[in-house]
Amino acid sequence: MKDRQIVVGVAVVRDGKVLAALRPGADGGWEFPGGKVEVGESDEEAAVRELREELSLEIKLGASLGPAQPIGERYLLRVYLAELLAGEPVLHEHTAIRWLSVGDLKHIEWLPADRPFLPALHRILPAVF
Ligand SMILES: Nc1nc2c([nH]c(=O)n2[C@H]2C[C@H](O)[C@@H](COP(=O)(O)OP(=O)(O)OP(=O)(O)O)O2)c(=O)[nH]1
Repeated sequence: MKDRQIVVGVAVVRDGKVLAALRPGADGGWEFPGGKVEVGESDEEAAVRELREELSLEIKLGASLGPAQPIGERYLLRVYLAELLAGEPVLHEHTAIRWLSVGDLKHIEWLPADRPFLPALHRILPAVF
């Protein structure tokens, strides 16, 4: 797995709810906003850049939500909690967003690589930010 490119997903939390975003297209689905970590970037730098580009949000990255998960054969997904510092989401790439409470987490169709992170989020969400 050493040659896989890292993708960071960002679980932005506000008022006990987490932001999920709908990726359009044939292989689309609900995901944590974020994207590929470029050469020379830290996970946090990539997360901050992607959240600005995709949703016009300013975030502070927090704890990891668990071990990285493979996405197909080329990528590895890491998901982190994040605090929302400023902004209201503006959809530059996604077709919809939802702020989900714990009870809503299982009611949307997450991309497969995201699903292993949901139990940790379920445990943590009521206690953060
Ligand atoms: N951002 C994000 N991508 C995810 C998640 N789950 C998942 O399987 N993916 C997949 C979808 C894409 O194939 C890939 C991420 O690519 P991306 O299109 O977001 O990356 P990027 O913004 O850097 O895009 P690009 O410049 O390469 O076009 O990872 C997730 O929770 N967040």
